[in-house]
Amino acid sequence: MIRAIVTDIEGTTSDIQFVHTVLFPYARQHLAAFVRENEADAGVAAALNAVREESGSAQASLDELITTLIGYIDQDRKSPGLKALQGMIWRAGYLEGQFTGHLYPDVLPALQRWQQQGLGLYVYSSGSIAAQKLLFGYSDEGDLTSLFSGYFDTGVGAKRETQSYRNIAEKIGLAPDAILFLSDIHQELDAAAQAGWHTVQLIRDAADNVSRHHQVNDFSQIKPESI
Ligand SMILES: CSCCC(=O)C(=O)COP(=O)(O)O
Ligand SMILES: [Mg+2]
Repeated sequence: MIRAIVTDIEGTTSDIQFVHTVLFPYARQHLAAFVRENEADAGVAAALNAVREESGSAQASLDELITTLIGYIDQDRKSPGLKALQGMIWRAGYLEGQFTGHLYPDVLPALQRWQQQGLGLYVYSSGSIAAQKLLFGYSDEGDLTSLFSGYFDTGVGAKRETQSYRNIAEKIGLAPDAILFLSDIHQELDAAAQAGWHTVQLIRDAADNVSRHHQVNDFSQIKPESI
C-alpha cells in the first residue's frame, strides 16, 4: 500500500519551460552581482568552495568562478554549489513578485486529495531545498509548503543513483514499496524502482518510448490507492 508520494519538480509538477526560460535566465543575469556582494556570507562562501572543488580549481578567483558558474547554468549542470546559489538568487525574484513558481493545473487538486487520503507528500529535486520551498511557497496557486512533509535535494545523492532513493526511504521511515516516485525522467524512475519504489512517469510534452514505467499525462490520472 502506498503511504508516501515523492515528486520531482521540473517536467513533473512544473513546466520545464518555466525553469529554462524564467528561473535559469534570472539566475544567470544576477549571478555575478550576487556573488560579488555576498561572497563573505557563510552560505555563499560554502557554495563557492563547493564549485572550486567540483571544478578542480582550488585557487579559482571570484571572476573565474563566475565564468564557471555561467557555464554550468548554460549546460544545465546539476552542480550542488550552483543549485545552492540559484536558490539564494531566486529568493529576490519571488519576493519582488518578478515571477511565481509554475504549477500545472492538475497538481494542486491531486496533492490535496492525496493529503486527505493520509499520504505523506515529499519533494525530491536537483534544485536546492531552499529553491524548492520558494517555488512551492510562491507558486501560481499560493503558498503550498504546508502540503509537504519534507524536501530532498542532491544532499541525499544524485537523482539517477539508486542509493539516493534508499537514503530518502530511510529518512522518511517507510519501506520502499510504500513509496511512489513521480518524475518525467525514466533514468530517475529506473533508480527509484531499483531501490524497490513504485514509479509513475509524467509525460507532459515529448513521448518517451524507451521507458518501462507506467506513464500518465497529468496528476489526475494517478491513483495511489490502486497501486
Ligand atoms: C527547485 S526549482 C528549480 C529546478 C532546478 O533547478 C532543477 O535543476 C530542476 O531539477 P529537477 O530535479 O526538479 O528536474
Ligand atoms: Mg524532472
